[in-house]
Order: sequence, then structure tokens, then C-alpha cells
Amino acid sequence: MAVYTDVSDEDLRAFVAGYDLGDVLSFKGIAEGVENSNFFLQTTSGPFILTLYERRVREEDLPFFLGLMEHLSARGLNCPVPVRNRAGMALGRLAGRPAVIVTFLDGLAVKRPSAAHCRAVGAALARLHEAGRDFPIERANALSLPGWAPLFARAEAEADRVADGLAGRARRELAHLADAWPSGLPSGVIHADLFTDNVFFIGPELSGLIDFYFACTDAFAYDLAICLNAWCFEADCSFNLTKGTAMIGGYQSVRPLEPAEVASLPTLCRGSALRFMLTRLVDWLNVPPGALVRPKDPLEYDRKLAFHRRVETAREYGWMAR
Ligand SMILES: Nc1ncnc2c1ncn2[C@@H]1O[C@H](COP(=O)(O)OP(=O)(O)O)[C@@H](O)[C@H]1O
Ligand SMILES: N[C@@H](CCOP(=O)(O)O)C(=O)O
Repeated sequence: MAVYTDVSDEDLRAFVAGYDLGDVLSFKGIAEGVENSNFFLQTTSGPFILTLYERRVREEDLPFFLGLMEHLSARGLNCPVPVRNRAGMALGRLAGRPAVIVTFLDGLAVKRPSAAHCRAVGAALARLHEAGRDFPIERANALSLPGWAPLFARAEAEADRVADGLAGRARRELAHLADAWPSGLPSGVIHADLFTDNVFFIGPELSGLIDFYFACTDAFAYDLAICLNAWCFEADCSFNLTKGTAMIGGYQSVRPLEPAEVASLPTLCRGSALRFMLTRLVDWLNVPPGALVRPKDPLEYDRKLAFHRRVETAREYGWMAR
């Protein structure tokens, strides 16, 4: 359960009184999430989500995240939108943290995605990329190639305590990616964390996307690689080509990939796998005392990385430039 910061009833009521949301009916911490403290807030106006921004979120990035949700929603993408208080402000402060109330999205995350889910996610990702094209703010990806070595440095000394040889594998991967990382690919706003817990479905239909707090400006194909890693592997970390093909097909039904993007996918998948292995490793080794959080397994991404190392080209995956 990701609740790093407690909120007293008194503070909550005073905070909500600044909005036109009526009275608080119930308020409880949410048993999912890793990054921020999230609460389900029911008022006489309906359900909302209250988020207190924690450790990785820099306050200067909040206008990007909040503006992006408003921008995407205005272009027809179903995502939460920040609620403004009576002073017209979306961003407030609660329990010493930056805090925002956003609209509640109906739907459920899928635990075991099918190829049809993967296709729908691919299409939604491409729609997000298209809808973000005219978003006026840029935000560099702090968790791309230049960010990985400093991240690794925070975990290197203890990595082999988590798995034999992990430090060496990460070191070699960093060196490989420093040489092989592509540049000049089509870029724009990417979600950068579109995992299964951040996509909602109602029945078979994709109903909405949440959690834009890693969103940034980077290569569109890198976002697709993040999704391939998150959605198209089975529990035993074997890659499911049917799901991967469905996801890429869904993406291309909205935004055709350029040949250079297809050719770069294997490297982007390696980079994305290393990125999530490293953030999970750092989190695994640094759970804040008293935090209610279930850190995610870094070794899942070590295994995905091992798969990608064995498969070198888009042709070997069965991904052909179309
Ligand atoms: N707008 C929303 N509507 C409905 N549920 C939400 C919404 N935002 C967050 N949640 C719930 O809260 C959980 C954690 O949110 P998330 O943004 O993924 O947190 P974190 O950024 O801390 O990882 C989600 O898995 C979902 O269950
Ligand atoms: N998706 C990341 C962790 C970030 O958590 P989220 O709840 O914001 O998706 C991972 O799986 O490592």
C-alpha cells in the first residue's frame, strides 16, 4: 500500500473546504501504487483521488503533469483531470506535501492481459502520442540513459546481495547501451510508465489511462518498448510474441512506426528493462521506515533483460519494418 504521508481528519477537512466539492463522506489510503501517497476521497459531490506527491516527483515538474492531463483530456483521451479549488488553483499543499485532487476514473486494471488488451493498449498509447503533439511544455526524461548510471551507483554496492552477479550484469548493460542507444527518433510527450496498473478497462473496452507522473518528452518508440516489457511477458518471464505483435499492430493502427523505430525497438526494450530494474532495485534497498508500500521485484526486469540480450534484432522478434 503506498501511503508515505499520513493525513489527519482535521487537515483533510480544512483542505477540502477550499474546493466546491461538498462535505467529506469517506477517505482512505489506496492499496496500490508505489510512487506517491494516494487516497480515495468520497464527498457529497462524488468520488475523487487525492494525491500527495512524494520523493521522485519534483515540484517544478507539477505544472507539466497537471497541464498534460488537462491537455490530453481536452483532446478526448480519458484520463484524470485536476480539480481546481475556489481560488482557481489545481496544486495545493497538505500534510507538508504538494497535493492535488483529481477526478475519479471508472474501470479496473487487468491482472492477466490478453492479446486483445495488448492491442488496445498499443492503440491508446499511439493516441496519447498524437494528442500530446501540440502540448507546449517540454520535460526531459530524467530516467533515460544519462540517469541510469547515477541510479546504479546508488545500488551497486548492494546489488549482489539481491541476486548473484546482478551488479556485473547491470554494469555491462550500461556500457552496451551507452554505445547502442539510438538518437533522432520521432519524439514528443510519452507516458513512460504505462504498466497494467495504469490502464483501466470496463469489460473488454479500454476505458482510461492514469498516473502521468513519469510523463516526459522522449522517443515515442521508447514508450512502446516500456509497454512491450510491461504487458507482453508471461509470469515466467517468457516473451509472448502474439501479444507483442498485437500491441505493435494496435499502435500502428493509429500511428505507423518508421523503419528506424522498428529497428531500434530491441535496444529500446533493453534500455527500458534496465531502467525499471534499476528503479526497482533502488526502491527495494531503500524502503522508507514506516512506509506502507510493497516494493516491486527488480529481478523480474533482470530476467526480461536477459531475454532481450539473447534477441538482437527486430527480425528475430518477428517485428518487421512495415
Ligand atoms: N483517477 C483515478 N481514478 C481511479 N483510481 C485511481 C485514480 N488514480 C489513482 N487511482 C488508484 O490509485 C492507485 C495508485 O495510483 P497511481 O497513480 O498508480 O500511484 P503511484 O503514482 O503512487 O504509483 C491506482 O492503481 C488506482 O487503483
Ligand atoms: N511501474 C513501475 C513503478 C511505478 O509504479 P506505478 O504504480 O506508478 O506504476 C514498476 O513497475 O517498476
